[in-house]
Amino acid sequence: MLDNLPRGTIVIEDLEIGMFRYLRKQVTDEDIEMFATVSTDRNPVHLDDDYAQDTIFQGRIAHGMLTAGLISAVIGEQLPGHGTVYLGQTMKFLRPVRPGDTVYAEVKVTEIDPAKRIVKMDCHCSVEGKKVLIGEATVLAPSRKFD
Ligand SMILES: C[C@@H](O)CC(=O)SCCNC(=O)CCNC(=O)[C@H](O)C(C)(C)COP(=O)(O)OP(=O)(O)OC[C@H]1O[C@@H](n2cnc3c(N)ncnc32)[C@H](O)[C@@H]1OP(=O)(O)O
Repeated sequence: MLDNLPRGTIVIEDLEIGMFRYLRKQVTDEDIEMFATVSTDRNPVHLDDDYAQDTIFQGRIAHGMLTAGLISAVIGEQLPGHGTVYLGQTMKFLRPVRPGDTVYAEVKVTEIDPAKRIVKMDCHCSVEGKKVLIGEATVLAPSRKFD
């Protein structure tokens, strides 16, 4: 029995189709530098102004997986929240995220398999109302009846 659930966690028994949660976060130069360090992805399109100026983006952009990390944060902190296990994630990067952009990341429940505790969720991130990332997450949700 999991009776000490952190606030914000929504167990499988309480999840409903259509539930959604979101966060907003500004992506800073420091975030991009830290992500490059942690991931070891030092692609100059993220880090080098001169290099990035000569690309299709005409300036530095954030790592796609940094933006995707905001989806993970919504899932791990809010929906379903603490105790969730990621099983899969599809994603398409539609537009670049630039340093200083504020990203809105949202996940919405689309399918629930209570027997398997598997939940599917549509995910997207947007900047100034324009989608920069779309995808689908598959997760194992926490339960009141912990086995
Ligand atoms: C590895 C890391 O270090 C690098 C990174 O993390 S880079 C950061 C993450 N990626 C991005 O930020 C890229 C965001 N996407 C874009 O900016 C644009 O999609 C684009 C510039 C890459 C392309 O845009 P555009 O020139 O406008 O192209 P179209 O929309 O006209 O599409 C042309 C064809 O490509 C297909 N396509 C476009 N985007 C995607 C996608 N995300 N996934 C799959 N396919 C894509 C599109 O369908 C078109 O195909 P068609 O057969 O011609 O219809």
